[in-house]
Amino acid sequence: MTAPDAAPRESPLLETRSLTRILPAVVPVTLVQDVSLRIGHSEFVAITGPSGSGKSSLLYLLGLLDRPSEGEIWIAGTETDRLSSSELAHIRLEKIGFVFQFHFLLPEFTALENVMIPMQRLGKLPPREQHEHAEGLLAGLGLEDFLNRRPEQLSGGQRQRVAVARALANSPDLILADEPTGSLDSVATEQVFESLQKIVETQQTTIIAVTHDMDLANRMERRVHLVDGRIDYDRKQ
Ligand SMILES: Nc1ncnc2c1ncn2[C@@H]1O[C@H](COP(=O)(O)OP(=O)(O)OP(=O)(O)O)[C@@H](O)[C@H]1O
Repeated sequence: MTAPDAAPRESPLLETRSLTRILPAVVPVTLVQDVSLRIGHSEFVAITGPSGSGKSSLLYLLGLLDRPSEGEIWIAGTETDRLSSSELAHIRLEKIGFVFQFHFLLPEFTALENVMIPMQRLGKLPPREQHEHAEGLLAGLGLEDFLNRRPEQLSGGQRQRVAVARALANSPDLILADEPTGSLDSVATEQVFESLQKIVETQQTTIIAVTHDMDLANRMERRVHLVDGRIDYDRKQ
């Protein structure tokens, strides 16, 4: 008999089981092979590996932007394989924030408006609260004096911090970042990295970041190293 107070085994935030992605072609291309990972809340994980080792492909799978050929992706205990594209889009909007190497901010909108866009799409907060939340997120990233600037009026590091604020807009459990500092100089890299670190420390958010920057990778808590689409090692550091 099970003890009545036995705690149920908690689902990890993200779990993959034997994830494989093969591009069908005359000669099929294996992007990701047999990747099994369990990632919890408040983790800061680097994905590293040589060029072409499948880092971005894995991140796209984890972000439900691409579908696996084989294997499973579980998000907060939900298996995603049988979900419709609109259900996947909803999970992405509500639970996952994305930061890419290039900020992809909308040029005609201000920093504040860019950060409000995901909140408008989700539609959970009334407009006044969206505005206040966006202001708070930008202030938290040191951008309180730049709320009404458009992307072209900001430095590269400031733009990328606006992109981080936008990724945080709907309070996601998970942020996926593909080379978030790849286009930045060393000062801006440090600012963006410290912003990410603060998010992991002060919120329950998990960040998984692809990076070529070994100094940054070594400062993250866990490193998943890929070679030829497979996990070469996965270690806490
Ligand atoms: N659409 C595609 N068609 C053919 N091959 C592809 C395609 N997309 C990716 N690949 C190949 O799949 C492999 C993995 O690519 P991916 O971009 O995931 O690697 P990566 O580790 O992120 O590389 P990098 O560090 O250079 O960005 C590479 O060999 C790449 O050339």
